[in-house]
Amino acid sequence: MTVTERLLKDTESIWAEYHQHPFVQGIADGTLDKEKFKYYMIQDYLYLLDYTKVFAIGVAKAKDMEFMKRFANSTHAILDGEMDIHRSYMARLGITPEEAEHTKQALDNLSYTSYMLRVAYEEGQAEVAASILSCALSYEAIARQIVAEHPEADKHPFYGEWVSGYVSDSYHEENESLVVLVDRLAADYNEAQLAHLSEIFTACSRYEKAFWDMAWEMRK
Ligand SMILES: Cc1ncc(C[n+]2csc(CCO)c2C)c(N)n1
Repeated sequence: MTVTERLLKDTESIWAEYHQHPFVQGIADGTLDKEKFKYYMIQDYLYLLDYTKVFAIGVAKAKDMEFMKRFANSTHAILDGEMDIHRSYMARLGITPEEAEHTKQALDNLSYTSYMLRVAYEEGQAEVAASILSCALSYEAIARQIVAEHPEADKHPFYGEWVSGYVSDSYHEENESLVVLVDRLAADYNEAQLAHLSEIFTACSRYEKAFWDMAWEMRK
């Protein structure tokens, strides 16, 4: 079993909950209340700004050129790639970037990003990579399951863009390279170090679930 396979196995039951989540189901069948989606988009925009900083700290801590390049490229890919989806939805929903940046981060969001930033400041390369892995992989898994169960979901006039962004080949390739990186960085880890990686990956997987709950309830 590879390191990533173990991390995924340890969090199977948490990941199963993503697919059942009413927010995810609402995107899948196109019935999600747009007010909830608008709330989510603003919170996710704020999340991504902090998430980009996690990569930037990763760059500063890199001991390895490949890791440094991968993380440096990701900062750009998030700010100008993933966030394009957000800017496009925000324009359609009439939200300006200034308005989003002046919104307060909800507590679940703040806790999640604060946790990742702590891992980034305190720990090593493999741990930083593990902290972002569940975020990156879970969205691909969610979007792929949506399309498997609702083959027209990526063509929905409103939610289709969200779905198609996360089932794209380029996103899959980026995730594959992250998996290879985590597996390589932790290749000679002992059981205690692997258990710690799993702890980080599990915490982030739980935070992902909390993020969906937060969006569904539009928590402050
Ligand atoms: C709460 C939350 N979790 C995960 C993602 C997904 N995501 C964030 S950055 C990125 C691309 C590079 O890893 C992806 C797929 C999100 N948007 N919001």
